[in-house]
Amino acid sequence: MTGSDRICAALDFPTWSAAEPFARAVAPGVGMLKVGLELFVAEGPPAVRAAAALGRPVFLDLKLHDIPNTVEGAARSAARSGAALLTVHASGGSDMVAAAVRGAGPEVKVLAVTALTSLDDADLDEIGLAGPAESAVVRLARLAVRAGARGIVCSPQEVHAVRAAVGPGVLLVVPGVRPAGAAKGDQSRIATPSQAVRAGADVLVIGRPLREGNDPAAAARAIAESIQE
Ligand SMILES: O=c1ccn([C@@H]2O[C@H](COP(=O)(O)O)[C@@H](O)[C@H]2O)c(=O)[nH]1
Repeated sequence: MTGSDRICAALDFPTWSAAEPFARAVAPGVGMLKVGLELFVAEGPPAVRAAAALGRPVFLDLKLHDIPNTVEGAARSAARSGAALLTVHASGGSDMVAAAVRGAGPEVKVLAVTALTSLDDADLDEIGLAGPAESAVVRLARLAVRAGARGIVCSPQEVHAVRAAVGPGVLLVVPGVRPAGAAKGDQSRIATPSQAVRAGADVLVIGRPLREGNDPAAAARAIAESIQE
């Protein structure tokens, strides 16, 4: 896998017309494009199709979390949009993750989000996940993989422990990635791209560090070079 294949660019924009110039600029230098809540709520499945038309697999990051029957239906609908990957929250439980996998069908990889990378230990304590983030993340990752998830979303700080817990066949997708000197923003559990890859990440989800400069293609190239093995 090349460095650029490992980068997933987050299209966190309010409309497709705002996202399109960025998406066109970065698509040749990344392995995947991510449509998240902001763009999907505004534009729906046409945003997934428009992103897919740029020739990269689309990761639909909806972080579904509801009763199993509802999540199964939502995953079925998401699969019709042409997304290649779809997220659900592992904390929805085994039955919910299994329902998402059924709904998504064989063509769409369901990834389970363990603990949002914006949460620090105090936040996790507040929501009842006391202890180091790593214990909760590994527990949720195991649960999700047993329920059929084909990938796990975790921070770069837990990726090594998650890999050890779930083995080599599970896709580890890692947001909370910040090149040295980049602003942290609302992310808490972060590391640099090369630290994340060395710890075992397969795919790095990167948004603001690509979007906030004036040359997103050059920013993607610099990150790709920093993780080229
Ligand atoms: O735990 C999670 C799960 C998903 N995300 C998403 O990744 C990107 C990160 O964007 P940055 O601008 O690089 O912080 C964003 O789309 C999130 O929705 C996450 O950050 N953490």
